[in-house]
Amino acid sequence: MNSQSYSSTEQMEANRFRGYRFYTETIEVSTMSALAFFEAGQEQYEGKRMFWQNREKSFTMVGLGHAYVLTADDYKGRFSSIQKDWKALSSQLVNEETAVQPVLFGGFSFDPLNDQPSEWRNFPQAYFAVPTFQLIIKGEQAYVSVHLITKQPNSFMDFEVLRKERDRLIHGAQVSEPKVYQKPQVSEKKELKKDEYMRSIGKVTDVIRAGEVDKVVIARALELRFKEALAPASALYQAANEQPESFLFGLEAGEQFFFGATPERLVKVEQQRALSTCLAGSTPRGQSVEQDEALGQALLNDSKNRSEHQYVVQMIGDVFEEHCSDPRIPQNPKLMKIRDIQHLYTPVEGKLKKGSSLLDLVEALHPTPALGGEPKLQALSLIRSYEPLNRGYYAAPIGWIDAKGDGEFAVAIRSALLDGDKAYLFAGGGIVADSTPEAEYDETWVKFRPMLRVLGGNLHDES
Ligand SMILES: C=C(O[C@@H]1C=C(C(=O)O)C=C[C@H]1O)C(=O)O
Ligand SMILES: [Mg+2]
Repeated sequence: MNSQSYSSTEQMEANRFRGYRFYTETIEVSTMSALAFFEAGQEQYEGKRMFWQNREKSFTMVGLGHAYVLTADDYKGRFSSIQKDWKALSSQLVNEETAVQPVLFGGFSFDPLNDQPSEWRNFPQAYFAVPTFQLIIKGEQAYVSVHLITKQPNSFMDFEVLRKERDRLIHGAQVSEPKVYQKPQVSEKKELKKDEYMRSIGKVTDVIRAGEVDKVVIARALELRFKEALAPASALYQAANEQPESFLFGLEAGEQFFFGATPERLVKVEQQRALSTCLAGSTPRGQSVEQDEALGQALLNDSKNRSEHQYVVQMIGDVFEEHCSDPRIPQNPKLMKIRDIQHLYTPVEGKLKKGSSLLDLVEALHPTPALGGEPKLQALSLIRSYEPLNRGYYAAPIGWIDAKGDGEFAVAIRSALLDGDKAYLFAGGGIVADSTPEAEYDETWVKFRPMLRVLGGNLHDES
């Protein structure tokens, strides 16, 4: 193993995975559709599947089945508990693969202290899994790995069974007819607690104007009901078509499926290089080139949006100053233009200091003022008091980490929770001193658009 990521004190700590063996075998395969591989696992692994594709489309991961599940429910230690368990578990790796690493994929809830009624019945405060079958597509190359984590001393037979199953899955994915899914048919669309949402913005702006906090992000939810239950593969298919310029993620927990197409990176670490994204401040796309440019310029010059953005840059910058040497934080934001919306955008990078890790950065960053507020703890407590919602995994870190400690987490916005014939969609916005409930309400409709397109609900201006 890579000795750098395992400090000696941690190795001396009792390893709760002592006695386990972590077998892995990777083969290179002809590249295939990631979605077809996801579908090939439908019968055997439904409820235990994962999907990830980065924004650049240079890295795609599909997981089928659970070789091991790591969860955490305590509110304080969930990041470090996942980190410790993953280090301990991956130190039991029997053989070291070079082409790709075993990946732990999953996410955290937004706020474990939120005690409002929740639709997220299958999602613990942290929920991660090492897939039994892991497809990784990196550029032109595709790899399928089998993972077996067991206490049985002689698992040769088990592994043989898994190899056969792996070949069946690969074959299924490669020869299956590419599926074309129809858009789901929505029978009902409900705005949940709209009045409470509008009032909460009023209350939060009062607190901000009184000088108690600078920024608080307030969100709301829509509920869609479909004529027929919607398959996760169909949701991913629509998301890939409709939102090609975003991270795509999907996480099954039994019959519930959380998925989304988010433009926002929380943090990526690759060989000690750390990258994050400050994304806050929004305006719609224009109908014409001229209108689009005018809207973009107005966004760049708008003091309310610039202040929403600046709190994020300041905070992410501070975290990078602490955890990275040589942090680079540009002076001014650029525009990020995606299909339905334009945002103010500042990329931040640095070199991870010795002793700091990807999950340390996730913990330090989450939530940034793009989804929480400034100062963080006061903002979280105001969200708890005023926002009429349990965010579950919305706006929370979703992503992966490999056995060497590299990985990437996105901020799970532009997302929905699928639950049989229902879906819950979430969107929010950064409230600052000069926010108004009406403008924030309109902004959330723009942010609902990606998932409304995917799920077949009318966009607000079409309804
Ligand atoms: C809260 C959301 O998005 C965040 C809030 C933004 C804003 O208020 O301008 C912009 C980008 C995101 O960081 C969302 O999409 O639900
Ligand atoms: Mg905003």
